[in-house]
Amino acid sequence: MREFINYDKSIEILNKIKLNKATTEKKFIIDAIGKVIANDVIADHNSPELPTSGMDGYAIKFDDINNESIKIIDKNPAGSVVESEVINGVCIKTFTGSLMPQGSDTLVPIENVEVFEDTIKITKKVPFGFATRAIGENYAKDEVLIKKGTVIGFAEVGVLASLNIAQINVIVNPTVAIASTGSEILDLGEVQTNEAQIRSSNHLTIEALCKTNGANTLQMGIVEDDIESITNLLETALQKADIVVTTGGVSVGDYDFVQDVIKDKLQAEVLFHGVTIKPGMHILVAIKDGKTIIALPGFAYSSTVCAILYVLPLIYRFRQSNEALPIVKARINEDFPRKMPKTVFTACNVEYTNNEYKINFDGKKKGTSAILTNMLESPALLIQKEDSEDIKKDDLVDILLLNQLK
Ligand SMILES: Nc1nc2c(c(=O)[nH]1)N[C@H]1C(S)=C(S)[C@@H](COP(=O)(O)OP(=O)(O)OC[C@H]3O[C@@H](n4cnc5c(N)ncnc54)[C@H](O)[C@@H]3O)O[C@H]1N2
Ligand code: MOO
Repeated sequence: MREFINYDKSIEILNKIKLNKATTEKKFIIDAIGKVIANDVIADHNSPELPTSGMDGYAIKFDDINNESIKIIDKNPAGSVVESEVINGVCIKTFTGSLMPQGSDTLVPIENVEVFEDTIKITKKVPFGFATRAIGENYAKDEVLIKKGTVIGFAEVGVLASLNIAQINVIVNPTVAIASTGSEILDLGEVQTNEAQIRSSNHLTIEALCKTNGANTLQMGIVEDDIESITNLLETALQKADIVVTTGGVSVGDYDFVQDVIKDKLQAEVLFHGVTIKPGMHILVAIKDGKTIIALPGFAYSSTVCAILYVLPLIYRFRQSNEALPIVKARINEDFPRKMPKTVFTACNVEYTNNEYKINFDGKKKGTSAILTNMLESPALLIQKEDSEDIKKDDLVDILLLNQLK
């Protein structure tokens, strides 16, 4: 009889798996999008380096704000350094992005003045320092702007470009090999020869999840439920990938060979086989040659939920990133009694209104763990911990936001 462990224990074990040292590679900043930066990025200068105009107008000394007229002595286009200086009684026409001329401290926008040949009259006053960007307004020299472990997105690309950094060191993404086992399952396009066959979704669902969450993927396709095919599959996958994910063949049926191959043929170190969760109770996690094997149950909803709970956090750890599963609080719209002594993950709909997440179960189908369509539209997973109380309507509950996983 297998020993089932609880969810928290299984995650604790997963988090202790020793991973090979991450390697880094140099990437052009645009090619680094979605990758994890390996070093802190520190500003080597102030931005802006000198006080800079934030509007088109006239640079003056604030002392002169009440003057009847101020003489225009020069023009100061962006990108050039004006020689002349602002002293009392004079101003310099200055544009958005131009350095503030020497001696000036305030910018009066063109909308706030009337121009008479070479003088201005201020028709609407501004406070001291108006529309002048201080030194270091955007960032200051020596400020840590991007911390290592950050996933590169548009804002990071922009900040790196402003620092004149074209290439950065990023962590090489782990490779995840994926295969589905089962003699009844067909790959895309494969011809159906009898009514008992079904189309495999798991290998592609999991590839999609891994790809959008920071892994390189190696699609191994469909493998027959026999010892030899599964052994070949796992041996090949273990040579090429950091993590090997299979679906099917881990419960108690006569043809559930994945577990036999992992345990007996490969003699892998089984960390656990069986967790008190719903769905996915038969999940098996093992280590072979320093690689992690995650064998998931065959049902589509089970394997998807377990890939989210166990494969994604392992990918995040490989990437040494600050990523985590998006678990937030939400208000539930109905009573939800605890039905079994397990941690249960139930698909629900989520929306964000009036400053909080709200969940409901409208249109969600009830049945076995085969129902993947419950994850369409705006889905989340309600998390009911093994030792939790019955949930009551309007309680705040934990949910995992599926749409944020892409
Ligand atoms: N007597 C018992 N029967 C079952 C138990 C149990 O404890 N005692 N556990 C049930 C639970 S819970 C699950 S989950 C499944 C897990 O079984 P396996 O991991 O061995 O998966 P299979 O039997 O191979 O398949 C289950 C189900 O999923 C369909 N499937 C398989 N592969 C795919 C795929 N790639 N894409 C889509 N659908 C797939 C398959 O046709 C089966 O319907 O065992 C229960 N039984
Ligand atoms: O473990 Mo199964 O995935 O509960 O249906």
